[in-house]
Amino acid sequence: MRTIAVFGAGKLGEVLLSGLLRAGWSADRLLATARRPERAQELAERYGIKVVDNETAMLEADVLTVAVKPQDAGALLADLGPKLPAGKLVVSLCAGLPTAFFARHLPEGTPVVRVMTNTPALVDEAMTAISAGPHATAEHLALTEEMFRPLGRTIRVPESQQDAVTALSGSGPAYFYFLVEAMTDAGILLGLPRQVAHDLIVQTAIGSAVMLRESGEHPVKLREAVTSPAGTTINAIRELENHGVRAAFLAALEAARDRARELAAQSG
Ligand SMILES: NC(=O)C1=CN([C@@H]2O[C@H](COP(=O)(O)OP(=O)(O)OC[C@H]3O[C@@H](n4cnc5c(N)ncnc54)[C@H](O)[C@@H]3O)[C@@H](O)[C@H]2O)C=CC1
Ligand SMILES: O=C(O)[C@@H]1CCC=N1
Repeated sequence: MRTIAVFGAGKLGEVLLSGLLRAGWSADRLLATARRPERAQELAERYGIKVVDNETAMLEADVLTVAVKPQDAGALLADLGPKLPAGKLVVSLCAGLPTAFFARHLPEGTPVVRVMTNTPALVDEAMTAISAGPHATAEHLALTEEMFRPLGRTIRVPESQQDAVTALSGSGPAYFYFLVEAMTDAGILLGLPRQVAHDLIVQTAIGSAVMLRESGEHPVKLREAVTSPAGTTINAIRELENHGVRAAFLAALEAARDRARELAAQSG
C-alpha cells in the first residue's frame, strides 16, 4: 500500500482523509500537513494519522495530494519543488490550476494528475473527474482512481474540460444546497413550519436524485411525468421560466468556469 500525504488538510483535505480511512486505507499510510498547530492536533486526534511538516510529508509519502487553496499553491510548490525526490506522484485538487503550473515548479519528469472531486465524498457519493498531466502514466491514473473510487464515482476527462467540471460538479453541491434553502423559504411563505418544509424538500431531493440515477430516464421525461395538464406543476414551471432560472444557471456556471480561468491566470 502506498503512503498518501494531504498537503493543506482543510475542508476538502479532511473529506479525503476521512474517506480513505473509511475505505480501509491504513492510518499509518496517511500523512497530513496543516498550517496551524491547533488544526494539526485536531486532525491527529480525530483520525489517528501523523500530521507532519511539508518537507517530512514530501519525503515520506509516495502520493503528494495538494489540497491548499489555488492561491497558496505557488508558495507551497516554491518550498517543495526544488527538493522533490524522483518517483513521487503529485495529485492536485486545486480548482483552476493547470498541470502545466505544477510542472513549472517541480523537477522535470514529475508526474502530475489533476483531480476535481466534491464534498459528497463525505458520504461516499462524490463525483470525481481525473485528468492526466505531464508524465502521468496509466499506472498513475489507476492509482489516483484507487484513491477516489471508494468515495463515489470517478471518470476520466481531458484536462481541457476540468474548468467546466469544476463549475458543474466541483461547485455543484453548493447549487443544490442553495436550491434547498430557496425551496424551504418558499415552504415558509406558503405557511409550513420551517422543519416540515426542510424535511419535505430534503426527501424530495433524495428521491429525485435516486430516480435520475436509477431509472436512467432523461430529466425532461421525469419532469413531464410530474407535470399534469392544467395542473399545479406547470404553473410553477411557467414562473421559473419567466424568472429566467434556466438562463441564470447558464450564466452562473459560465461565471464559475471563468473564475477557474482567472485563478490560473493569477497563479502565474
Ligand atoms: N471545498 C470544496 O468543495 C472543494 C475544494 N476544492 C479545492 O480544494 C482545495 C482546498 O479547498 P478547501 O478545503 O475548501 O480550502 P481550505 O481553506 O479549507 O483548506 C486549505 C488548507 O490549506 C492550508 N494551507 C495553506 N497553505 C499551506 C501550506 N503551505 N502548508 C500546509 N497547509 C497549508 C490552510 O491552512 C487550509 O487549512 C482548493 O484548491 C479548492 O480549489 C476542490 C473541489 C471541491
Ligand atoms: O469554490 C471553490 O473554489 C471550490 C472549487 C470547487 C468547489 N469549491
